[in-house]
Amino acid sequence: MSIEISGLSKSFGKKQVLQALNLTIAQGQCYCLLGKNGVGKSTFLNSILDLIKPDAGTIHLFDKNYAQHNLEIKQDLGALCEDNPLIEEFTGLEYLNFVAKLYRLPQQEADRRIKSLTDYFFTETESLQKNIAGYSTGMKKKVGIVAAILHKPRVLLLDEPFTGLDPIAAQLLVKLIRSYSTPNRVVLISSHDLNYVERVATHIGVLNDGQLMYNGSIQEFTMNGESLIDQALFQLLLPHHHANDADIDWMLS
Ligand SMILES: Nc1ncnc2c1ncn2[C@@H]1O[C@H](COP(=O)(O)OP(=O)(O)OP(=O)(O)O)[C@@H](O)[C@H]1O
Repeated sequence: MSIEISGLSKSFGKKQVLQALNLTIAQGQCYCLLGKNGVGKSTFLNSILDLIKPDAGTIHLFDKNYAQHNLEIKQDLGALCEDNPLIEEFTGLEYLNFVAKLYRLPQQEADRRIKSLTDYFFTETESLQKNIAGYSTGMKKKVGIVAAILHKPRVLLLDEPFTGLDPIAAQLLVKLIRSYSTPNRVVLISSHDLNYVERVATHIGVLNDGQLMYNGSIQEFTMNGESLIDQALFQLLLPHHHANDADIDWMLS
């Protein structure tokens, strides 16, 4: 098993966001975490990244925990965080080279990987010579994704990777994630973009009230394709909600 989480709890003040959450993700899975705004998806991912200290629970990545193997775990992890912090004074290329150096990639290999990934993702690679401060949200996101993959981590965590990408870049990212999801790796994604989730996920988790309300294969979630993924999610989270046009007819006049 590559990710094993047991009894994970986290509160902010009086708000309990995660409540003794258990989850095991096996190698080869592309696990997509869904759930309403504010339900705790980023809190969960940031706990796995050791950016948030949980109140209780244990996290093991490839049988190692942070207390004993902090550096080894972090070398195995690549992540795109929701706020995607970059060094804005750097150009895109300077930033990616800086990240490659952090992971001690040999320069030739770093150059090769940066070139292939930026050629893949950026239609105008000249923009990578400009400071990140002037980039659009989507361009920043692409730099963040390339930086997360550069060192070929065994565990790839992507928080809202599709948000802000144009449809071309999003489609390229779908292909990239599929290629990246080999049997010896695990990809964990938090996303609201169900069209893209449907194309990459092998497994789905639905977070609600601090717990996983659903945890299983995408086939089971969509009843072998009988239900669309957005309908399946709606049914699960709001089974008794019957939208009635009369409720909002004040808008029409
Ligand atoms: N540092 C913090 N301090 C206080 N409250 C926080 C903090 N981080 C998150 N929260 C709260 O924890 C809850 C879960 O937030 P989180 O960002 O994990 O949700 P999310 O599911 O990722 O939401 P979204 O889909 O909107 O991105 C929210 O109520 C949020 O306000």
